[in-house]
Amino acid sequence: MLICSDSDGDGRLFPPDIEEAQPLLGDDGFALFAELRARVRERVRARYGAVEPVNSLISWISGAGAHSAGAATAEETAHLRSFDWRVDPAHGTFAPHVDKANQSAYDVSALLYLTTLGADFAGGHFAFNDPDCDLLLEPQAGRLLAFPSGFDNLHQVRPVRSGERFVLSVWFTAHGGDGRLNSACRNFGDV
Ligand SMILES: O=C(O)CCC(=O)C(=O)O
Ligand SMILES: [Fe+2]
Repeated sequence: MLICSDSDGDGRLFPPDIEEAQPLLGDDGFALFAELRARVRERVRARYGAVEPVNSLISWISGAGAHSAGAATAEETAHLRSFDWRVDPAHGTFAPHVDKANQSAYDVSALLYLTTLGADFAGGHFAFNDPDCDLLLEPQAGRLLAFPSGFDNLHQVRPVRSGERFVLSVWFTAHGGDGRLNSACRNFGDV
């Protein structure tokens, strides 16, 4: 499925593996994201077994007042918005959500962070909205967060106050799997 669109207003989402992404990423960037997707797939399969990627997106969120010379402008990414990545119209990055509620094929969600909280942006924690309290994780460039996509793992991105937050998201499906992945399988490591 080719999907992408504006996110909730402040960010841009686009798949790194479609033709339209090549001019934005350049040849080296295009090849780099192919390599990163392959590395994410390898790490996720080492932990979760024979899952296969079904979708990937680059998410770029700019905080207030951010002007990054390297970032794609709204004009450059505008044509990408003809695709729609959201199946559930209520789904959003900043609101608490369940990835599997957006796309039922998702079994494992993987997030490879490409910029670092504190150095590149402020705010923008990843939060698991657990029943007792939220668990906040700090994105760091090179860190991979992976977790089962179902209802055990309600989560959100906290507002980005400044700077540029980049992440490569890859969602996997467990063809023929037993589907019994649970929240104990959360993983946070380096790639
Ligand atoms: O960027 C993140 O840390 C999480 C994004 C997310 O939850 C999603 O795209 O479904
Ligand atoms: Fe999500």
